[in-house]
Amino acid sequence: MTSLAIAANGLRKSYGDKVVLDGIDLAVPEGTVFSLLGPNGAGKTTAVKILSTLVPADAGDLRVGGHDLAAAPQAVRAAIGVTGQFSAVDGLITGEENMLLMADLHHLSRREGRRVTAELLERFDLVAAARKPASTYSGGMKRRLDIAMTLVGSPRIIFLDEPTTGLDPRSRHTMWGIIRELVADGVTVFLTTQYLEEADELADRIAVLNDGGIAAEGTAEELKRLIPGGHVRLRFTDPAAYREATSALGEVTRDDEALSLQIPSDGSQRELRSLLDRLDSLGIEAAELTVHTPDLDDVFFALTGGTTLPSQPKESVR
Ligand SMILES: Nc1ncnc2c1ncn2[C@@H]1O[C@H](COP(=O)(O)OP(=O)(O)OP(=O)(O)O)[C@@H](O)[C@H]1O
Repeated sequence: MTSLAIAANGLRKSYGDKVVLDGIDLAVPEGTVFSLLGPNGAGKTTAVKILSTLVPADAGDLRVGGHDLAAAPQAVRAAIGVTGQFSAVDGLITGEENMLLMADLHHLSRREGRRVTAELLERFDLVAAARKPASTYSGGMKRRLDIAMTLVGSPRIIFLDEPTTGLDPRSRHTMWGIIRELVADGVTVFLTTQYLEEADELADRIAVLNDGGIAAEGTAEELKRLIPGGHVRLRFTDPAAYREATSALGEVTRDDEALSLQIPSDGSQRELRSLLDRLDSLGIEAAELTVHTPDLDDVFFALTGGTTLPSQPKESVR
């Protein structure tokens, strides 16, 4: 059996009479990426703060790095690193000075501190900017410095609270590369993110937090299978063909302006063939056919009750 880097049973937290976490269970095996998703205010940051000892839980049996959070918070702190919305970067001093300060906090010798700092600045592509004040860094550079500072203490478990929020696509991909490297080194990553694509890319397991509880948990594929939502979309250029298809196909969702129809379908070859045969036998020709399979966005909206309107469904042409 793999041991768990993070294990929470019955984690509860309220602020006043607002229950934020209503007895949730989490299990993160060592060396894996676990992603906690949820709408704004669902309690993701609260979970990170509790598991990283910054805020006490009201109840729950919580173990991080094999240590009991209530009984041995110091041991937990020694095993973990936290970066995220509450960045530790000091803008007034240089990137290198930030790193050396971190090395001091971890009681590394001067020599060892310099060695680790040089190595990490190199690894995170910050050598050229090392002697400049961190306040002059771009968002992506600050995040890289923040993670580099976290790694000074060689933590085995890292909490990343929305590590790529506000980063451009290139910096986001760089960050994904960094996270993958950490995991390849055996580090466990607990990731919160607003980007479902990010969880899909990186996470071994995903939990969706909603209304104080875990609405669903599993691999991205397992979550996608939980909900219906697969359909075929037919788009027409000829209004007559559109009308004919609408009346012939029965159970469809119409978009009269776009002259397009959505037909529920699992996207299988059998169902597609039967639809195409049907259209052929009626002599109806669609201008375009696209197959839509549920993605994590669909899962998220289905599980979190849709206070936000879904964005346009992503479609793949097959
Ligand atoms: N110190 C606090 N005092 C009172 N309420 C708080 C405190 N910290 C968080 N909350 C409340 O707890 C709830 C969960 O907040 P949290 O920041 O954990 O959510 P989140 O899922 O991380 O949201 P976001 O995606 O917006 O960052 C929110 O309703 C928030 O207002």
